[in-house]
Amino acid sequence: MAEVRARAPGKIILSGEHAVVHGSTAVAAAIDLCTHVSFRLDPPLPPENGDGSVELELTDMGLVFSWSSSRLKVVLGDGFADSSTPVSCSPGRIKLIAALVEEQNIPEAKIWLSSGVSCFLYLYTSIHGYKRGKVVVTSDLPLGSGLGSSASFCVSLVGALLALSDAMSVDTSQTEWFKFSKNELELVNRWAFEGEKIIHGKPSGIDNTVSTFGGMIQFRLGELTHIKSGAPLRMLITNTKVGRNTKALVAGVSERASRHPDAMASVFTAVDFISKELSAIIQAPAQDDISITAREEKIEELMEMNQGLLQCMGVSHAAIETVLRTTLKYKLASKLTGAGGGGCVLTLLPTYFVLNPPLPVRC
Ligand SMILES: Nc1ncnc2c1ncn2[C@@H]1O[C@H](COP(=O)(O)OP(=O)(O)O)[C@@H](O)[C@H]1O
Ligand SMILES: C[C@@](O)(CCOP(=O)(O)O)CC(=O)O
Ligand SMILES: [Mg+2]
Repeated sequence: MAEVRARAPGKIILSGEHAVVHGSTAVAAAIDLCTHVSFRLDPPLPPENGDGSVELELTDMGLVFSWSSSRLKVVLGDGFADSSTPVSCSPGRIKLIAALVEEQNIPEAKIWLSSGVSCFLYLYTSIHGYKRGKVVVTSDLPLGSGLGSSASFCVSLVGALLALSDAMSVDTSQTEWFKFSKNELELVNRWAFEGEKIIHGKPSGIDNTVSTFGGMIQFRLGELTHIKSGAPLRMLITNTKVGRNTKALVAGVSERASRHPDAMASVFTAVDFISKELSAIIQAPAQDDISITAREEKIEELMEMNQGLLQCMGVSHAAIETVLRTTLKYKLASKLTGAGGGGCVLTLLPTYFVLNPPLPVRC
């Protein structure tokens, strides 16, 4: 028996969500809230004891799923991928996996978890076939709120699965956190992207990339550039607690783009410029009070412009607008983060505000 634990962070998107799916630049940063996965791979049973099972426990939800290895083999057949070569889940396989998930009778109130469970089955069987084992997942992140829980689920799951696969040589006797090499991280990222496709439909790859590599990144068409902030940047995250689904919102923007191709192309181009400018301002060093204030004012303006364009894309929500109006009473700029339609809102907390917080304002 071998056992590992892995964790991967969620993220905020400072600029460029949705437009990044259509080729624009975006800027994102990892946050200190993670998904945690533990994975135990069990040795094969003697033939007289049956063939064991693959188990998934979602501790926070109080749910446990189990599939016998023989059932998985009957439904999914013999062929599965080589763990060192990520491949996309074919539409046929998605259907077979969805049937296996349906057999688990997920309670109606938690049916939105089905895509995560399908993603688990795809990644597990692709990397470990039908070997018996158990995965336990917990998360610090609110699910479906724009903080990238889906990507951090995929990255931490793939990290744990690959650590006990032929693709990697991790010493499981050590108790310290083990850091993957750059090549290993790239493999984790590619598999996690395949998982995100099952959850998001058409992800840009920014969420799994920032969750895999951490820090702050500028991202466009799969290309990442690590960036460093020239001065501290403080963001308040407000969760509207309005539930939504990234897959539906991403599809909605694509439909709007196909109805109004020229107008939406201009929106995406404007976002591209905003993200590039934001990235340059974030990286520029700022030492004195004047340069810090000027920098923060530019960032606020770019956030407001990005929010306006997200409204053009049709992904804001009344609850998001309420947060925008409330923070504006304190002269603070905000924008939605992630897919929108509810979920979380980012507010820049400028240095003057942090040093001299104003008296409370009635909402
Ligand atoms: N810890 C988890 N366990 C199981 N599924 C998860 C977990 N975290 C995320 N997911 C899957 O990801 C979906 C949420 O992803 P998404 O709509 O992209 O929102 P976000 O990534 O912003 O949280 C959930 O509905 C679920 O299918
Ligand atoms: C809307 C999008 O730009 C970000 C989605 O983030 P989240 O799943 O809402 O955390 C989609 C993507 O880039 O894949
Ligand atoms: Mg997501």
